[in-house]
Amino acid sequence: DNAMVFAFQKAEDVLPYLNDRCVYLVGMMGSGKTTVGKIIAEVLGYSFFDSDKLVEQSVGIPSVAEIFQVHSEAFFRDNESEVLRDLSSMHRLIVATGGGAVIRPINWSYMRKGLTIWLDVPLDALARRIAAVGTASRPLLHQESGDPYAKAYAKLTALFEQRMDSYANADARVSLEIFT
Ligand SMILES: Nc1ncnc2c1ncn2[C@@H]1O[C@H](COP(=O)(O)OP(=O)(O)O)[C@@H](O)[C@H]1O
Ligand SMILES: O=C(O)C1=C[C@@H](OP(=O)(O)O)[C@@H](O)[C@H](O)C1
Ligand SMILES: [Mg+2]
Repeated sequence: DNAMVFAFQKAEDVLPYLNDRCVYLVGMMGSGKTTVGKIIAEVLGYSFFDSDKLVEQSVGIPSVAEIFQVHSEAFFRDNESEVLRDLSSMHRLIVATGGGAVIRPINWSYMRKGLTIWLDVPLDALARRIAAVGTASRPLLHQESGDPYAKAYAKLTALFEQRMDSYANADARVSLEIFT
């Protein structure tokens, strides 16, 4: 399908297809949007932006976790939408979105100007990755004590249940199962 074509074509074949449009990576926490986005940007010669980082800069608070704590998730979501709106008027960007960006329909009106790609990774792999790096930077998964894998897996399962239909709105889906 579209996704595999995109993943395996050479940069010089992909660039005319993109025609300067932005690429938005969507998917659950830990799916690799930030990591993979930087690589794709490098390969295509596009600029890379992470919407979480842009929200931190515009709010003036250096971490998403602290923004959730000092303000609220709703405040973070409002700023996330503003960041996506501002990016949507630009060209030749790879944008790593936050895992929850897909839940607001207004964000799709911005992302639809470009190509949206869902990085679809099994929940057990997500929980394993997140437990390995710790949950401190991901407020929705953070916990003071207990088994980080079990807690992350349970919370990711609940979030995926709410979000899977939204992720499926993406133009393309890349299943990263084989790489985990
Ligand atoms: N394709 C991959 N295979 C294995 N580990 C990965 C892969 N992509 C990302 N990771 C690891 O998973 C963790 C989360 O990646 P990150 O890019 O921050 O995800 P996201 O931005 O989607 O939340 C990081 O520790 C990263 O090194
Ligand atoms: O899934 C989510 O709701 C969130 C994902 C995070 O980004 P990553 O997907 O890059 O971890 C960040 O935006 C915030 O902690 C909320
Ligand atoms: Mg990220």
